[in-house]
Amino acid sequence: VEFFSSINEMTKVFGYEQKMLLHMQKFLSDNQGKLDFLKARLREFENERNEAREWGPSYFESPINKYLLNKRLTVDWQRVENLMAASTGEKPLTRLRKFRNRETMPDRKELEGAIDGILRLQYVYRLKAKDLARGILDGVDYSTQLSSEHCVDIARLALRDQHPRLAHSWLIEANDRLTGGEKVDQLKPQILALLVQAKKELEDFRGLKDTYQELIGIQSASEEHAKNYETFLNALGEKALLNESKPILEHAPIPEEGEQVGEFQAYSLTCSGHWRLTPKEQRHLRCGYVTETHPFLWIAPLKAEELFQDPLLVLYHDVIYQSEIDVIRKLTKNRLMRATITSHNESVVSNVRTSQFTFIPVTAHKVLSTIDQRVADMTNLNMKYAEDHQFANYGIGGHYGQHMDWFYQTTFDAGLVSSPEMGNRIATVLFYLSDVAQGGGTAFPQLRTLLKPKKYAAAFWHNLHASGVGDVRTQHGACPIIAGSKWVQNRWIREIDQSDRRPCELWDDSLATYAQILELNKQNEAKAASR
Ligand SMILES: O=C(O)CCC(=O)C(=O)O
Ligand SMILES: [Fe+2]
Repeated sequence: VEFFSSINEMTKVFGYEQKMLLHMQKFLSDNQGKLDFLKARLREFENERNEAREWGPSYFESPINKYLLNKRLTVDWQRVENLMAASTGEKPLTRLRKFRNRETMPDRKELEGAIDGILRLQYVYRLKAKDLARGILDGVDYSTQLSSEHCVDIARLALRDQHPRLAHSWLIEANDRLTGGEKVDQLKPQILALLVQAKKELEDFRGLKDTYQELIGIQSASEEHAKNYETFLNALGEKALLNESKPILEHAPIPEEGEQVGEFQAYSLTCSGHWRLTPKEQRHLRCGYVTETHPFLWIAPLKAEELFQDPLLVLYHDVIYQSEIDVIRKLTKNRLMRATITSHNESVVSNVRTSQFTFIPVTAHKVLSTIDQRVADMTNLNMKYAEDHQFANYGIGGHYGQHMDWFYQTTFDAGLVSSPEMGNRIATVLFYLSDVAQGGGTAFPQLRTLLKPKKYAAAFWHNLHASGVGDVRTQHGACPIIAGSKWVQNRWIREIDQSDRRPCELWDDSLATYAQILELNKQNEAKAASR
């Protein structure tokens, strides 16, 4: 069970820990009683022996004293021996173990998952280790402090997962947080050894040499480091001194216009708001009431906000009600499981998607079919061929990296698509069932658009080009949650039987590049302006 993917589980194990503390208290008081008894005997025996020493050999002439010595060496010492041998506190220990072995108890993998979550927040939102260590999350102060040792743990994982910049920032913080005590001797060489590794990866040669020297200067550092240092110097020779050390930045600079950017980086830049549409690009986006699709909407029009035109991305406001959300919360209770992703040939749990989810068929409750009627009005699509309602909950650090909702042919071929006869996912409607305190937006990197979760709202977009080919521009992801939790509902509408609703166009717009489409938009705009 993975507790870091949901607040629910965390609350539960937090309750268990309360009981674990009680067992620990019991263990302590049992052992304290034993130690107190032993201490009292120790003092008693010492006193009797001191008295004997004062007397000298004549002490043993007294039959009383002879008796006392015998009594001590037989009965009293036996008692001491027995008590020392007894495993005191076994009962609380057994009880404690039971809690620790519970299925919901986090294990090492979960600890790594939690650190992974911190690093993701740091990377995506370009946060500083210094602030994180002080409990400041994107400007909000939670005043939790991390120790030097915690920072070393985080740095170690960052290094392992190829984030030398982040590792470096945590090591500097770990070093700043070293404050006297026996931990320094233990932590300092660890910090320096990891720093050497981070700087090596960042190719900061001069900084590396200084760190090496400091490392081998410490008594407690091992011979191994000295040997590594020698190898390093031999390998680099003069180069080590020639290379200027660059200041190590905690985050790579924001890429310039036109620079090559990785997909996760693009998603991150959209999540953090560094990539967004210019006011000029947003100018032609419209807001208004939709009344065309269904007669009912003449009476109760939908509030629609256009976020992008091609591909169309719309946010509908106030399209789900609290009473419906209440029903959904009841329907999904105790049904959430860790989310998986469908890669090309299997369905797997992955760090790319850290949330919990469940599917519920529309027949499970009347509220779900009411929602579907609304979705039909919002999308002008036929809801006959849609997947089961999916509900998902993201906890702190939870996210879903960039992806497309439509399936690749390979996924169909591998038999991983449910009801493949219904075709691909023509459209998505994503309901926000909660607000999110911090972070947790839905990012569309190719559209440079970030949707902030807004309770009762729903996003709508087409996943496929009119020709039926998957539209890569619809790539999107759920940004990591900084604080709070997030509930969403997905309606995935399939392709089959929509032809009267969304006529197939002969021109395959999927063959156009994004730049070409933007150019086409510009031309259309110019045409409209001159009209
Ligand atoms: O939670 C979100 O904002 C997006 C979720 C999503 O993209 C999905 O579940 O496919
Ligand atoms: Fe999605």
